[in-house]
Amino acid sequence: MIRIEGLTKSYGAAQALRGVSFEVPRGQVVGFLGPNGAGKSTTMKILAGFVTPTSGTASINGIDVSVDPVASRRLIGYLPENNPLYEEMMVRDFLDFVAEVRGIPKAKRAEKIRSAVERCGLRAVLGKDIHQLSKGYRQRVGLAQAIVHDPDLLILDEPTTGLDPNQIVEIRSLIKELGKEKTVILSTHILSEVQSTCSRVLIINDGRLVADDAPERLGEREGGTVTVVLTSRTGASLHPEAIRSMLAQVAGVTGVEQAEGEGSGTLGFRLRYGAEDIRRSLFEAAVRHELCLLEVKRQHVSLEETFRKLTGGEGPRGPREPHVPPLAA
Ligand SMILES: Nc1ncnc2c1ncn2[C@@H]1O[C@H](COP(=O)(O)OP(=O)(O)OP(=O)(O)O)[C@@H](O)[C@H]1O
Repeated sequence: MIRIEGLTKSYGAAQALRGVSFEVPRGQVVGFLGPNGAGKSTTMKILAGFVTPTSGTASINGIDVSVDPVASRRLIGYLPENNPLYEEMMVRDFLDFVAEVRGIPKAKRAEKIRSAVERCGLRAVLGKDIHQLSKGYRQRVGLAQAIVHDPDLLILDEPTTGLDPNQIVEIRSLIKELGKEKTVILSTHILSEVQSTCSRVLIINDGRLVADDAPERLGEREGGTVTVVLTSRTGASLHPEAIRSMLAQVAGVTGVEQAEGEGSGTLGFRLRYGAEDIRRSLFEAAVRHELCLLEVKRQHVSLEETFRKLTGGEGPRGPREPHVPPLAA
């Protein structure tokens, strides 16, 4: 549905995009994640046909957005950052106006608007002026204007920014509903939003794509820790230093530190690992050394820590302590 190839964009001396390429098949809900100034809005504006790229191409259903912006805009619904609306208009009149601008024939307009109003839960506020609405309802109006012409693709730029927690939950569930029928690409600073709403996450940093995976697989790829509690199978006494160096040699282990055991005759260790799953090698090593593993607990690096690692420092909501404790190697 979306194909982006080698996209670059310069605003004078500022280079917003430095060669971004990705594809999105029909039906996916994709989260576009990145720190401030990473290039998320620029990519979305190019897709929506509001900004022309410096080089590279963006196409929707095979239509190049720079070559035929009128045709490509018909396929998309766009909710820009900050959701600009005509404040003085009544919700009903605003949607009618958008439907007309979108070229929906008069005979079909009422039905299309009714459908958008139902899906976005706007019936109760149709007679209100937009400036009278809460932020949550304004965002619903923004979504309704984006879907009124029933586009295949929704481009939503930070759709939940500025909303209170209840409104965030409402808008997210609305996006999830819309995602059942439409391809959605949404940008956000909120990691939990990606985890709860999206089947795929693209992380952009400094104008470059640095990750593209399912949210749950991103953490796996970065590794994590395995905590083990072990004891001797033969009743022999355990030597912590000897066991620590044995564990350090297990394939895929990148660090070992001693942790809590489980009472006398047991020892605990925390192992750090990278991309490789170390559990099989760990069991084999335990058998070879006549050890019994009483507990094996694996914890992936969190999406938040992956984000920090890939984007060089702070989490999207400011600095936080790393999720995985440091290990004395
Ligand atoms: N119209 C413009 N003129 C000059 N520079 C711009 C313009 N729009 C964006 N930029 C710059 O391009 C870079 C990417 O901006 P963009 O808005 O795409 O980032 P973003 O990831 O959406 O950030 P945010 O999360 O803060 O909205 C930034 O350095 C920004 O300052």
